[in-house]
Formats: sequence, C-alpha cells, structure tokens
Amino acid sequence: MTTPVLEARDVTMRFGGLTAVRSVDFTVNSGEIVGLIGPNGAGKTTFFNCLTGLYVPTEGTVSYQGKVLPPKPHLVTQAGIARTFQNIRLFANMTVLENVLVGRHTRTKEGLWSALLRGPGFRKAEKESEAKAMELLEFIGLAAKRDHLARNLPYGEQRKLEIARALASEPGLLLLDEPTAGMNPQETRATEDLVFAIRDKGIAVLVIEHDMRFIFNLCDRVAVLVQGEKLVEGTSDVVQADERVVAAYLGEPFEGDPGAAEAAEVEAAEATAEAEGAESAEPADSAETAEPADSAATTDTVESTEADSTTKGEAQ
Ligand SMILES: Nc1ncnc2c1ncn2[C@@H]1O[C@H](COP(=O)(O)OP(=O)(O)OP(=O)(O)O)[C@@H](O)[C@H]1O
Repeated sequence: MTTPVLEARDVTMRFGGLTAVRSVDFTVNSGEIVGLIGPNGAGKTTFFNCLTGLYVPTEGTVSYQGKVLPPKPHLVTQAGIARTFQNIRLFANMTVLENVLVGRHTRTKEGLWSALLRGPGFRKAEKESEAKAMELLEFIGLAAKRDHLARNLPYGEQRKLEIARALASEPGLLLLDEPTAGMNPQETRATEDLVFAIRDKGIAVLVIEHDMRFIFNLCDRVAVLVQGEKLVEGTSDVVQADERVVAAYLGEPFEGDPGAAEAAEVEAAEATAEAEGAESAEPADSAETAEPADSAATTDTVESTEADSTTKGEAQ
C-alpha cells in the first residue's frame, strides 16, 4: 500500500505582482521517485523552496507524514526532508568526511557544551557519527577520498558528496534540484543508479531536472509545471505523449494554457481599441478599452515613486 510522505495542498507563492506558483496540489508517496519538470522559469525551484521551508507559501500547506511542516528549513530537515541545491553548496575547505559530518548535526543529541568540553558523551556520539558518515561514503563510492578537501574533487564527485551530506540527516524524503546539471553522460548514468539505490533504501525521492531522458528513465511519476501551474501529472509514458507538454516546451500556445486566457483578453482589448480608434480619434474611448496598458502604467508610476523616495531619502 502506498502512503503519502509529502503532501502539498493548494500551494501558491507570489513575489509582489508575480505568481511564481499557483494553487499546486502535489503528493509524493513512500517508495516513489517523482520528477518535477517544466520550462525555464516555470516555478520548479520556487515550489521546492516552499516544500523545504526556505519560502513561506503565500497560500496553502505542506505536510510531511501527515503533519503540517513549520516554514523553517532546519525544522523541515529535522522532520525528515533533505535537499540538494542547483548550485553545489559544499564546504570547499573541509574534507569529504567533515562535509558529511556537518550533514549529521540534526541527528546528534550532543549540545554545544558537550562538544566544547569533549566529554565522554560527545566522544561516543562523535564515533557513532563518523561510522555512519563512513557508511554513507562507502554507499556513494567516496570512502577512499574521506580526507580529500571537497574543493579538490572532480565535479561529478562533488555532486555525489552533496547527496551524501543530504543523506546524513537520515531523511525519509530526498529532494534533488538538477542533480545532473553539468555532468557528462557517464556521470549522469551513475547518478541514475545512485537515485535507484537511494529509493531501495526506503527513501522517497523528488527530483527537478532538465535532462528528459534521465527523468523518464528514472521516475515512477512525473509532474509538469508551466507558468506556475501543474499542467499534467502521470507516468513517463503519459507525460511524454501529452501534446500540451511538448507545446509548453516549444513555447506554442495550446488549449488550457494557463496564460492563454490572459493573452486572449489582451488581444481582444487591443482589437477593440484599434477598431474604435478607427471610428473616432477621441482619446477617451481608447482609454476605456485599453485596461491592461493602463494598469501597467499605474504600476510603473508606483514603482518610480518608490524609487524616487528612496533616492531622496539617501540624498538627505
Ligand atoms: N525571490 C524571487 N523574487 C522574485 N521573483 C522570483 C524569485 N524567485 C523566483 N522568481 C521568479 O519566479 C518565477 C519562477 O522561477 P523559478 O526559479 O522557480 O523557475 P524554475 O522553473 O526553477 O526555472 P529554471 O528551470 O530556469 O531553474 C520566475 O519568473 C522567477 O523570475
């Protein structure tokens, strides 16, 4: 039986006037590898950030194993969700082993004083942590490089180390943001095997990736975000066969396109304005119909007023 591990309900994220994620419902079940794809700027990373507490969604909730998550990254990690980032974020001047040990801090009970005084409790916990970290390094194939500085690892191994560090927090769900970015085909294939092995350890995986072959080989289910909305969700076969997905990637309009209604409205307003402009040259008529242009002008004014006042403030 599949049980939901992660449940996002009606998640919306706005940045000022821009809605980057709009009313997204999304579930990851235990034992699943789920892919999240979409064209550039579709809202994938913003959605990830809502799941991991980096952003507080404007609306909606995110639950892990049935409990609503507090919007604080360290509490989300403590609850059982770990992530990697689009850009590698390792401690470059720390060793491979130390990087993994850092990832374990949410799972060690020893406090600051215990660590400073290096009491017996701390030394025991430290030994256990090191053994667990070494297990992980064996698992990802970096045990022989435990004492190498992270910055001296080849790119593909740095990406692996990031995954090991995320796994060190003993997550039930791992979120990978573009894990194969910049990898060669062999490294990508190795990453595929690694993700399968992680799933086989009982950890559910959610992955954002632009490499479609990687996604469709790997995922049990794929969700497609377009302009912040979930357009399609299903198995790799279903998603690949959906013409709306192809259209979204090619930038062609399609029935049900989230932006289509707005585009049609603007086009209609422009057509009306043009028609009325031809009948009469009165400016009042076109002002009535050209609403989108008007509202844009209003926004500009607000922005420039704010900018002006900041400049004035700085000058004083
Ligand atoms: N902190 C922010 N403030 C304002 N706008 C933002 C912020 N973060 C993202 N956006 C905007 O939200 C939209 C979605 O961006 P996001 O990075 O989530 O897309 P993405 O699907 O991850 O893109 P990519 O595949 O290129 O990484 C974009 O229009 C982006 O400019």
